[in-house]
Amino acid sequence: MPEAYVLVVDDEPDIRQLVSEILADEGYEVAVAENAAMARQFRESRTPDLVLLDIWMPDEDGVTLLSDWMTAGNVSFPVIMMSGHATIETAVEATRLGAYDFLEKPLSLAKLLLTVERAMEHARLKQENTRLLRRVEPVVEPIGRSVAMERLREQARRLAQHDAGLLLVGEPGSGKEVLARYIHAQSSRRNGPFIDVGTGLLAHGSASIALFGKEDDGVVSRGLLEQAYGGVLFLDEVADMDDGAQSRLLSVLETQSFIRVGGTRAIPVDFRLIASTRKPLADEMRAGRFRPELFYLLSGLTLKTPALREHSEDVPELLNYYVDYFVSREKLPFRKFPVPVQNYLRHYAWCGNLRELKNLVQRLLILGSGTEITLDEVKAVLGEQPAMGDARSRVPDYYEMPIKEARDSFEKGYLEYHLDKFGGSVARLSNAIGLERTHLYRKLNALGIKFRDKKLDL
Ligand SMILES: Nc1ncnc2c1ncn2[C@@H]1O[C@H](COP(=O)(O)OP(=O)(O)OP(=O)(O)O)[C@@H](O)[C@H]1O
Repeated sequence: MPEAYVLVVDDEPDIRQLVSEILADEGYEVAVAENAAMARQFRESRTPDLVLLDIWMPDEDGVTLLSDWMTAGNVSFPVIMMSGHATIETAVEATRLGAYDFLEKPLSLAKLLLTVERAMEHARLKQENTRLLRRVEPVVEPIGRSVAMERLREQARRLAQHDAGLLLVGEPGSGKEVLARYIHAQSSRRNGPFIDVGTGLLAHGSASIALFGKEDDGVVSRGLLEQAYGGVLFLDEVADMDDGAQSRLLSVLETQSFIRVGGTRAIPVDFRLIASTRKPLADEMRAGRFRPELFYLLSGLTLKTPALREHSEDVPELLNYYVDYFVSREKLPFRKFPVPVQNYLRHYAWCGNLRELKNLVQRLLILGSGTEITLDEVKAVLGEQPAMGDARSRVPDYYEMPIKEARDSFEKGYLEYHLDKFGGSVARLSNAIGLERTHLYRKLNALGIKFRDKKLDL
């Protein structure tokens, strides 16, 4: 761990020297400032882990400096006030402003060290608490400290300032939808809705009502395009749209309006379009499967989500994130990934990207026992899938089975994968994979797959 960095602010040279020597002996890194102006400069150039602040100083007193820091916000470090002749009121005022504690001069060195240690521990617990709270929330911003993820978030924040259509390209499960939501949350449309439209829906003729709404004898029901007014319309997997759906979408984008089913009046749209694709759209266009006009409208601004194997240094952080996530949200027992297991997983191919990692953690917490997760367990749950180098040289396990079992095994994996992708919704799954809903229910039951359904879960 890096040494904690303490800033000592006092106008008396003897106190500065004494306190800094004692703290340095204890292993702290210390900087000293002789007045408030210097303290401000130090704080600007590097945030301290703790500040010892004298109350009485000739130019500007410590309470004023503390008050300024607190008003500006973002004071992540504890502040311990020191004074030889402060009144009770001053001490109370400093505590009210947010000082951690108060030390009287002449300083007792034992008390000084104890108070500093306690303050550091308090700050550490506070940070840990904030970190845990952040982790239990659903993913609201792409996680990962790698250069690739830093760059992605930075580009996303920049693109959030524009209103032009945006195309997110990336492998399945690499976080395109999370990124789209992040961009929405950073944009001026953040208070507007985020409407997620599976393209399976667009391809489905009977879903026009869901998309465009309906007018019947003066009774109006608003479709998703209208619901997206003032916000973002997210089109998942645009490359999967059939020609009819492409032409409907193109017409909406070109005219910036549409007509409700059964209606006659053009209704204006106002949304930012964010589309996602796992297939290179240019290839789809060249192959004649994607309309060039739509391609040019969609691909003006493009952002790529990296595959997990391209930022594998984030794997340990993601594993820990999802352990905390499932422990707190699903009350699963806590288990830990020892470093050798983390290292193994850093070199794993992650064909299903973040979705695969999340599922792996969940399964290990459900299936396993014991605080430490072992390498053998991980390999068993991964089905001994290949590590990065030999990804193509292996065939799936079901290749070795009789054809009926192989088909069931494939269908089960395939349906579970897509069901998870659509949050367990059979309606969306049916649209996306083009299997009629009644038939799909039968299949899910026959394969013993659990599902949920909603009335209009598009
Ligand atoms: N940066 C991230 N950190 C942690 N989890 C993430 C991150 N990005 C996405 N996830 C999680 O990974 C899963 C897949 O993410 P998401 O649905 O955004 O991917 P996608 O690329 O849109 O997938 P698909 O193309 O299959 O629809 C989700 O459970 C999501 O919460």
